[in-house]
Order: sequence, then C-alpha cells, then structure tokens
Amino acid sequence: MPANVIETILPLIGMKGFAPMYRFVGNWLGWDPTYLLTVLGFIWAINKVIRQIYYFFYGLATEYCMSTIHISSTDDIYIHLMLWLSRQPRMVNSRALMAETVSKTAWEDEDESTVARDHSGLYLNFSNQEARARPQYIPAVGLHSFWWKGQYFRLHRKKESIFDEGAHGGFGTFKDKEDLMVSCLWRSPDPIKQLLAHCKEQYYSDHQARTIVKRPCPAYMRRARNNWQQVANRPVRDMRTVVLDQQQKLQVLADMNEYLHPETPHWYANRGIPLRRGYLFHGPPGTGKTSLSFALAGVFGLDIHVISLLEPTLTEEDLSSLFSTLPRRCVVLLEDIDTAGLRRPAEEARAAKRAAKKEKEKEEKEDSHTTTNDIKELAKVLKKESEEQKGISLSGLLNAIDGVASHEGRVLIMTTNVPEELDDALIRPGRVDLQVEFTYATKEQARELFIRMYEGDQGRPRHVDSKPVANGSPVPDGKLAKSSPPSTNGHVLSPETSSALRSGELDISIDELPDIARQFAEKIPDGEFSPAEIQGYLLKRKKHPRRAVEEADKWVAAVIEQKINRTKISQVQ
Ligand SMILES: Nc1ncnc2c1ncn2[C@@H]1O[C@H](COP(=O)(O)OP(=O)(O)OP(=O)(O)O)[C@@H](O)[C@H]1O
Repeated sequence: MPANVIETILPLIGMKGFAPMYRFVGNWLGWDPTYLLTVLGFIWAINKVIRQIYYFFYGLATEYCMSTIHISSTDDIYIHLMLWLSRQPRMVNSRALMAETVSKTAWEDEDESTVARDHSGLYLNFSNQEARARPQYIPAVGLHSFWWKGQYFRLHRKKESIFDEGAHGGFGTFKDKEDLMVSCLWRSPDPIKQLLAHCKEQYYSDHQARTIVKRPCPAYMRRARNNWQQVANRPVRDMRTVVLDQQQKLQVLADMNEYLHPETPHWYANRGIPLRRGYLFHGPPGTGKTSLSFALAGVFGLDIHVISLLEPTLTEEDLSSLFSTLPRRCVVLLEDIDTAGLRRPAEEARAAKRAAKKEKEKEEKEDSHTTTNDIKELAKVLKKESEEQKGISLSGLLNAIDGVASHEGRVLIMTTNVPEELDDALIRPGRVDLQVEFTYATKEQARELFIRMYEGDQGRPRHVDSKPVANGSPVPDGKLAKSSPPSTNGHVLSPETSSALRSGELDISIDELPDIARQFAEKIPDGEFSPAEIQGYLLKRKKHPRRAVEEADKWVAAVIEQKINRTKISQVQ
C-alpha cells in the first residue's frame, strides 16, 4: 500500500492527527510501516480463514463422528463422574477449575496426625478443620477436554437458570439447572458408556461396606425426576452387633434373602401376587428396631430410604411419587408409624365435622347475637379443619405403599412402639408379611452387649505400646499403669478422666472378658432394661469394664427406683 494512500485514508476515518505521526515513524524506522500493516492484515485474514475451516470440519466431526451423552446434575452419575474427574491429574491441572470445600462425613477415616491438639497437647482441637482441609477441584462451567484409555473426550459443563412454576401451588422462582455433556470422537457412545461405568465402579469401590441413607428432597425440589437425596453414607452395621433372639434374626434374614432372590419376581408374577414385602418391627423404645433395619440393609447391600410421616410439607401426592421413584431393590423405613403421624380417616373426620356443626347451630339458637368472640371461635374451627386436611391420611399411606401405581421390589420396614394402636388395614397380611417383636434385654442379651462393648475393634487391632501416650506413663500388657494424675490448664484431672485420656486400653485383660461379662449379666434383671439403656451405661464406662460390673447393682437399683417414681432425672448414670 503506498504511503500516500494511508495518509489519505487516515483523515477520512477521523484520524487526521495520526498522519504526521505515521510519517515520523516511517522516517525513524527508515522503511515504510505500510508493509508491516499489510503483513498483519494478511495474518489476520489467514487466521480468519483457518478458523472458518476449523469450525467447518469441527462441525462436521461433531455432527457425524462424535457421540454425546447428557447427564443431569440431579442424577447419581453426575456425582460419580465429578468425583472421578476431581482425581484426574490432567483435569486438576486444567486452567478453568472450580474449588470446592470437601466436608468429610463423620465416618470417614482420618489420619490422627492431621488433627491438632491444644497447647497442653492433651485435648484434640478441631477448630477451622473444614478450612484447613484441602479443597477439591472440579471442572468449572465451560468446555474441557481430557483423555482416557487413549480416547479423546470433551466435557461441556452447562449451567442455566430456569423458571420453576412453583411446587404445590407456591410461587414460581428461578432455579439453577446444571447439565454435563460428555462427548467422544466416535460414531457410537460406547466409549462414554465405558467411562461412566468405570467412574461408577471407582465410586463404589471406595464406598464398599457402606449403607447409603436417603431422605425425600426438600419440597421445592421434589418435582424433579429425582425425589430422593442422600443424607448419610455410613459404615455397614454388622449384624452381630444387634443383640436379638437368634431365631428371630435368622427368620428375618432368611425371609429377606428369599424375597430378594432374582427368581422371586417370576414366582410372584406366575401367581399374580404383587412383588412387595413388608415387615413390622414393634417393641419399646431403644430395643433395636432401627438398628436391625440398618443391619439388614448392610447384609444385603441395599440403600435405606427413610420417610417420616410427620414431615409437615409431605403430601399424599408426594408420598405416592416417592414410592414410585424407588430403585429396584431397596429398604424403605417408615419409622414410628403410629396414629400420631396419620391424619384421621376421612369418615371419622367428616363425623367430627358434622358434630361440630351441630354444636355450633345449637349455640347459635341459644344466642343469636354474633359477637367478635364468635367470629374468632369460627376462625379457630376453620383453621383446625384446614390443618386436619394437611398431612397423610391412612388411605393415602395405604395407597402409596401398595396402590396400583406403587413400586414393586422394595422391602418396607415399619417400626412402632405401640402396635396395638395401628389400624388393622395397615398391618394386614400382604402389607406386613412378618412381625418381629423387640423386648427389653434378657440376661443373655445383657452379656452379649457387654462383650460387644469391650471386645477388640474389628479391623483395627488394639494398639499396645510401651511408649507413653500423650501425657501418660508406659502401659504394660494391656492394663493401665497407676500414676499421678496429669494436670492441664492448672486443673488436676480425676484418675478416670486422665486414664481414659491417656490410653485406649481396658482395665481388664481381654481373657477376663467372658467371666466379667457373666458377672455383669447376673446383676441385670431380665426384661427390665432396654438394650439402649444398658449400652448407655456401658458407654460411660467405655474403658472400665471392671468398674461397670462393680457399679451395676447401684445403677440397677437407681434406674428401677427412677422408673417407679416416673422421674426423668437419673441419680446414677
Ligand atoms: N438389640 C440391640 N442390640 C444392640 N444395640 C441395641 C439394641 N437395641 C438398641 N440398641 C442400641 O440402642 C440405641 C437405640 O437403638 P435403636 O434406635 O435401634 O432402637 P429403636 O428400637 O429403633 O428405638 P425407637 O423406638 O426409640 O426408635 C442404638 O445406639 C443401638 O445401638
């Protein structure tokens, strides 16, 4: 481009002032800057053309050679994939990441060395533990790519706001909806399917021997396909830790095993029987109903879906939809299913309403003057009536658990403290197939509870060390050494506290355990104490089985007296 052309163009585009500068730069360089501008323009044009060609071929490849799988953030696969991605070194080094604070569950293993101690070195200190934990990095919203098994994958994390019209007649709000799109350069989505299967396998290989507890999602989320959310992921409860009549335990186990067998659906279908199994666990509080439910879920590797009928936002529609979105095999736990949780049956409610109306009419005849008090009274009655309409009715519950639309394949466990108050319809055969009675502990059960409390930890060998632990003195052959109580912050600790703090060992040798357990059982009267009460007593003497036996008589007498006097305050704990 000749220099005079540029000098002509500059005033035309309102940059007249640049012309002398342009001339000055040319003179200073000793060559015409137009050449440089021409080369830059050329590079820009080539870049444009290459980009166009790239997008053209990329579009072709995407359309004809790429496969994509969409994953919703409400699905479990999303969790599996994100966790796997957060552990991929190449992803972690990506340039667009999102940092997340990872909250550990109470059951996750922790390295003792990561836990701080107070200045005395005696007490553990967990302040700012979450802040100190390493964050987890996951791909940020946008496009990412990664390789797995020699295959190229593209990940598009998309987030958008959608308008939700409002569940259950509420107000509409904007909600964030997130989706993942995983693509691969292949004409079939098989490599993505393999990747997702791998992520799932990895996820569950980490989560083996765990019981996942799910609860209904909050009301505003329940309209989505996924009605359930995980609320806990805890270690499996070993069946041996549930102290119960052996016959009863085996009966439930055998029954459930039979029902969950892959052949069972055909058997049920051939005979036209709905594929459902229900159990009723009944007995006083703290006798192991919930514990057995968890242990059963652990034995069969099933997730537990817990529903509380007392949840105020739960409607009958919700309950039906919760039951219809259960996985193929699972345990549904309906706890404390007594009349307190159920709305009165429709007929009864109508009769009550009629009686109330009659009463009102009678009152009105007696006094035809309408006063402010009457209006208030009427408002109260109307409010009460509308409250009665909320919650779950017996028919609503029956419909959800075995109505036409109800899910088949699940194991329903209902627990109650007051079986006599249950409606016959709820526990008729077909709805409840097996009843299990839980009772206060027998002497034999007290002995078993004692042994379970003090026997060696499963998987974690009891650590016997001759080195001092924290502020303590050496602990020879599994017994506590007597030493002067250590002090912290100027306070002298009691011998119990200091020994418990110093050591994880017991005040007996492990060989003495069966004999001591027998002595303990002798002191516990049959059928007077719940396993939870005995467990609570032993927990307070977690490291002192000998003391637990010595103090048992005093505790038994105090608790019996407390029960007779119906007081809530314990004299001996
Ligand atoms: N039979 C038992 N074997 C072992 N532990 C038990 C037993 N019964 C109760 N416990 C212990 O007591 C505590 C309460 O038990 P759980 O919740 O299973 O009782 P529950 O019968 O379901 O009580 P509730 O009727 O009040 O819900 C748990 O910590 C559990 O470990």
